[in-house]
Amino acid sequence: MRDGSAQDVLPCLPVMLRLRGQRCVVVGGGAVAARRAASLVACGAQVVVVAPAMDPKLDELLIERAERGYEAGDLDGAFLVVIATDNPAVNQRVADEAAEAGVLINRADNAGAGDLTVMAHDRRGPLTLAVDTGQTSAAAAKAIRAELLEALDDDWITLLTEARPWRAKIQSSVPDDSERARRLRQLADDTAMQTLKHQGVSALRARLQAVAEGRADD
Ligand SMILES: C[C@@]1(CC(=O)O)c2cc3[nH]c(cc4nc(cc5[nH]c(cc(n2)[C@H]1CCC(=O)O)[C@@](C)(CC(=O)O)[C@@H]5CCC(=O)O)C(CC(=O)O)=C4CCC(=O)O)c(CCC(=O)O)c3CC(=O)O
Ligand SMILES: NC(=O)C1=CN([C@@H]2O[C@H](COP(=O)(O)OP(=O)(O)OC[C@H]3O[C@@H](n4cnc5c(N)ncnc54)[C@H](O)[C@@H]3O)[C@@H](O)[C@H]2O)C=CC1
Repeated sequence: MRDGSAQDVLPCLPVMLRLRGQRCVVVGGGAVAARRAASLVACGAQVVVVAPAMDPKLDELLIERAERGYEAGDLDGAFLVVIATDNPAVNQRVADEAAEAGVLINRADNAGAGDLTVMAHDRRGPLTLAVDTGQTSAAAAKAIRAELLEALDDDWITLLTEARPWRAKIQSSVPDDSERARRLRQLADDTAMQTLKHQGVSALRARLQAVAEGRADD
């Protein structure tokens, strides 16, 4: 039962949602709705915002707008709904209809009663850093995210960016499971990192090519 309390003692599974082309409905058009809509658009979702009044920040986004109150049927075909109006009765009605239709729920007014939380996050190349405080403090999540980003060794970003194209090549060209696993591990292992740090990015590229071709033994 998603009542906002039972889940509080249970951990949540952190996941990465692939939203390209998925219909995501945002009910409400205030500051919270604008923030979540921007995050959804950034992931390639097809975003519909339903609200009688829209925050000007929504003007900057590629979204479909329904400038009116929520109506039955608004969730048809939706993968996810963000519930972010300032009217508790409307929020509850949308949550009930979403649960009935099996639509994933993010609730601004009562996160624990929904299916998912949007974490404080930032991206650097292929890397995503995300922080959740278990509904304790969005402000703390934001501050911790900034601290982690500050502490992050930028060489990880270079390493991941350089390693990324080789991954698919190894996946498709090495049929043996353990040899494939060995090469995939070598793509971002300590030797790769030390090569980058001490010999630079050209040496890393040479190392990664050797790894992909099975010419790197250590
Ligand atoms: C549970 C959760 C909702 C969920 O996603 O399910 C939630 C809840 C609440 N937020 C509140 C306030 C604000 N939140 C933000 C910003 C963000 N809030 C986000 C996430 C979450 N917020 C989830 C918690 C994650 C966790 O538990 O760690 C981020 C990460 C993602 C996003 O919102 O898109 C985004 C950071 C963006 C970044 O990283 O830059 C700002 C603006 C700012 O700080 O700039 C304000 C103040 C201004 C304002 O009111 O807007 C309040 C108090 C309401 C009140 O009573 O006044 C509650 C309710 C409560 O704390 O109980
Ligand atoms: N999770 C979070 O980060 C935060 C959550 N909150 C919660 O989220 C709610 C929304 O916060 P804000 O965006 O700041 O509110 P806001 O007051 O700026 O916006 C409320 C929006 O709801 C719309 N709305 C009202 N009735 C509607 C209906 N029947 N159908 C569709 N839309 C309707 C309004 O037109 C307006 O666009 C707050 O009431 C609070 O419960 C508030 C601050 C932060």
